[in-house]
Amino acid sequence: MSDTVRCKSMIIDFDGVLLDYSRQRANFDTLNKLHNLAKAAHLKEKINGMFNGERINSTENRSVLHIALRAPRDSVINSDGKNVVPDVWQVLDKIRDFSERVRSGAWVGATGKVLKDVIAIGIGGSFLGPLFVHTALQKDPEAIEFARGRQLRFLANVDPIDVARNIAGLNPETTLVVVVSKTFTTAETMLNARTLREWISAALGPQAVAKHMVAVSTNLTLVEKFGIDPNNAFAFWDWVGGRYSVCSAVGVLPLSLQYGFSVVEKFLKGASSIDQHFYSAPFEKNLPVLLGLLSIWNVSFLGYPARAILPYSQALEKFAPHIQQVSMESNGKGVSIDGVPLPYETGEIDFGEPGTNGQHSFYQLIHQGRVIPCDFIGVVKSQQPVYLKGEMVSNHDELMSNFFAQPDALAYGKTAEQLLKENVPQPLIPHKTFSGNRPSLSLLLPTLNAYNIGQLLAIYEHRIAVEGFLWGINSFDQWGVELGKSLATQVRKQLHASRKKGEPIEGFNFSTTTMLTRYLEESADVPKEDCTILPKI
Ligand SMILES: O=P(O)(O)OC[C@H]1O[C@H](O)[C@H](O)[C@@H](O)[C@@H]1O
Repeated sequence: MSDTVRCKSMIIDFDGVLLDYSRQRANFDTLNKLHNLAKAAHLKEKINGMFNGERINSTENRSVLHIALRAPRDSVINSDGKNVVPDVWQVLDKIRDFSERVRSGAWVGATGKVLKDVIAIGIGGSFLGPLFVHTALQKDPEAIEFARGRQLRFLANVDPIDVARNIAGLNPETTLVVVVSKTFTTAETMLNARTLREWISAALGPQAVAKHMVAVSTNLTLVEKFGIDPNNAFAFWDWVGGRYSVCSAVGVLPLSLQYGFSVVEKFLKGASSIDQHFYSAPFEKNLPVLLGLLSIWNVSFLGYPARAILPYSQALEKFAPHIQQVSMESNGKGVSIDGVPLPYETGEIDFGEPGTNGQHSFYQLIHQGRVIPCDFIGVVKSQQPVYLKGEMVSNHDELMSNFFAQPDALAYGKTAEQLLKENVPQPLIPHKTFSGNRPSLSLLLPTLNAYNIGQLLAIYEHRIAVEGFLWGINSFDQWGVELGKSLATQVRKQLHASRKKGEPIEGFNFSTTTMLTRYLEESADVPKEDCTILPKI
């Protein structure tokens, strides 16, 4: 069979997105086997279970319905026999209304000024997805028009430097703070929220908080306890996992404040288009399913544990960090969904940077060192085309020349014979040889507007779910993040006791005691009394 026939069968076109997986180390036989594996793992039934609102997140007894967040208004998606779509749209309508009031100046701050700047406080799933979409939209011509005169910033890290970075140059009078936390208990987010509450009340008085702080959460009781008016809280539901929440108020509120609801609605529509495709397309033509199967092939059968996410678009610079959470928090598990230790490893080590930057950094290892399957993501039409008179190609064509060249460099490599023909000196030949046969796949998007960004997000979300379904794990819990949090509670108590009451360090091992001792000794000059000090910026 000719290679063209093989390649043709490995190119899929759906709703403007072109996937070419012909450079994977897979042939028809491999694909057949992977489809058989999908059958054996009941992949179709598991996908249906997700769409039907079954409680597939069994360790938390929750359904997994982020697809409902972007479902058309008239669709029906049930959780426990109740259609959740009207609830979703009630919140979306509330966001549309609120964001329009803020943007038009109908809702103003405590001193009557328009709130043109937004700081979204949140971490993990309450941060990475919205940051990715914001970064992707920031240079989109349509989104730019809607964002004129406005700023959106993200405060995630509990490091006070991140507070300083966020408030630098902003005036509390014109700033709206959105506290985003599914649980409203996350230590970092709550401390940052208390810090910015202080920043606002120190400048404008405590009564200003009601005008300058709103919240997104599933825990509306805690939102109210914090002092935010429940009318200014935007709900979501426990059937939305944190890392799958960018299409809920978590992303939609800050993004609508910045770009207007109409732009964000297009993003939801793009994601919804992929949802329909994922649910109904035959597996042979199903983008997320094929991508998931190939990931399993690479990780579990070929033994390549990492994946490089390489968007040839600077606008997608926060895509890899977002996918790191979606993928690694979902699939980095040690037991099956039934709690049985797994005889194989799950999850992928995801990393990435936009091309061409990555080419000048870690591509050396990918070309001649370890085998890392690569996702090349390209865009046909640049958000910001640049043409220079006298140049051979446009700046975007220059970028894309690399997008097209790199997969072939990985696939074909360069042999000693070729190098000899080029008169490369013998001692250099081993150094200049490229083994080739290194797998990659290419995704080509027509443009990078809100709709395409939604498509890209949903393709990866579902791909990762497919992998989890095939590995037989629960991709929707994250117990592995808990232990470190509880140990930090013990350290926090110790730091308080030692600093305020001079109590000795107790209950830690030798190494931690040594480190803590040094830390306390060298920072003995911090204020002893209870006081408030905000960054001097
Ligand atoms: O939205 P929150 O409840 O504040 O949670 C924020 C993040 O914290 C946790 O540690 C989880 O690992 C993440 O999945 C979650 O997105």
